[in-house]
Amino acid sequence: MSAHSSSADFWPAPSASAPVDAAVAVPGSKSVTNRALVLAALAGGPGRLRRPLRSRDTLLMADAVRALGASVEEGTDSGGAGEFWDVAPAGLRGPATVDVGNAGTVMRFLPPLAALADGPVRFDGDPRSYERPLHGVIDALRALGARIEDDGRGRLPMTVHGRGSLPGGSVEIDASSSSQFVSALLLSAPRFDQGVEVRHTGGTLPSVPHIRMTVDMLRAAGVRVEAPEDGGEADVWRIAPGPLRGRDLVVEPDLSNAQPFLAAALVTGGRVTVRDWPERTTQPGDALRRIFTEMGGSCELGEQGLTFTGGGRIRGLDADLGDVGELTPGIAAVAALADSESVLRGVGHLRLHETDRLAALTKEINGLGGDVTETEDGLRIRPRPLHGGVFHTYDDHRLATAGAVLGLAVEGVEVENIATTGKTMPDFPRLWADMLGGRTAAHGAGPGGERVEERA
Ligand SMILES: O=C(O)C1=C[C@@H](OP(=O)(O)O)[C@@H](O)[C@H](O)C1
Ligand SMILES: C=C(OP(=O)(O)O)C(=O)O
Repeated sequence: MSAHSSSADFWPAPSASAPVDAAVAVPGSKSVTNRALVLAALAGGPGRLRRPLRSRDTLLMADAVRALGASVEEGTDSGGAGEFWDVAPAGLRGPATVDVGNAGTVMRFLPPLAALADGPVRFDGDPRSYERPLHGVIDALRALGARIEDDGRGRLPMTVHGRGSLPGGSVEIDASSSSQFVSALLLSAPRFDQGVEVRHTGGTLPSVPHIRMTVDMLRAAGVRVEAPEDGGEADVWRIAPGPLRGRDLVVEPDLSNAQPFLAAALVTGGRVTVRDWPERTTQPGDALRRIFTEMGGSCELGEQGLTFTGGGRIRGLDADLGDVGELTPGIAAVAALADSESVLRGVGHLRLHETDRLAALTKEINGLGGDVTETEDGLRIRPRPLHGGVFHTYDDHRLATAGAVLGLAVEGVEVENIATTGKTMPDFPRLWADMLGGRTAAHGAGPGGERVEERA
């Protein structure tokens, strides 16, 4: 857990006096947007991202691919279809500097691209980025022929000395601390001379759906991929060298950022529709349909999107969340309000995320009167009556949204530095207020008795 944010602002988390009833349009997926930017920068022709996520992590990625020579131009569709980003790839070049902020996707996905540039690329970021593991990417790139200068610890800051091409070939990595090591190597591999064969050799691999997302998006760009899920060898991926197609794609809503809104339906016994929920997706957030149903609600995927209805009672959860680690803070918040104990397993690697999420959740939920203990690979959460207080967020967007969920049910919760949601959802406070306002919309009248329009 890193030091508290210096930002001393506290956001009074609104409590819900009645069940929520609202429809929400959540912004685009961080994981899809940042993969699409990387693939577009490597492509043989122009690409368009429609409804990209515009947040700190994705703006850092857009700036990073610009620094390496691609152009990314923002535009708005006059027909009302929303924002788009046009990406024109160009020869990858150095010298350049990349600010990774605290974005795992930028610090892991960009070094392989930098190895293909024709000059040095310096990587730096937030203090926390120095603590997050990068050795899997650094060691693998060296084994594949890259020259990288770091401080010998396999962490940031570092310089990748690109030579215009990379031999590629076979490599073994231990990606048990982050699936992003695997995704990083696969994304740029079509442009390595020999492509790549990546073999994961360590403990359990986390966030496997995110690797499937990488494979899916590579295939959609015309790349030949062999992956374990197609009957291939377990924990081995092969990418054939070859050109990538520039694509015109619509970015799905971020289903992990839909989590607090769905949680609001569960916690208040209300109903929330998340618009444009994809019928088929590799996003781990899709698992919320199953997880939150198990915790006490029901959901229906229809033309309007996914409607989740809370059942009025929240059950504890005993589950391995290794595949869906980024959902853990939101699940922990709901679990603290349940009527039975929860055991969340398989998420030891969360200690290396934006902050040590297991320590942060334990300390902050307990600070409100909860009873959370850390286990070796997760959390044990025994529900207790909670009281108000400050919920610290450690520059972690998912801590901030977890605090907001708790605040719905507990009077007097103040979330420190709510602006930290800007890492992936800058509009969170407005979307949250709109959702709570939506309750009156469903009843047909606003606070003063006036008619309130249902939002589109
Ligand atoms: O590839 C991706 O887009 C991501 C992979 C996961 O990382 P880890 O495997 O490090 O957990 C996830 O937690 C992160 O939010 C996004
Ligand atoms: C772990 C996360 O982010 P990052 O991409 O920085 O790893 C997250 O968004 O929950």
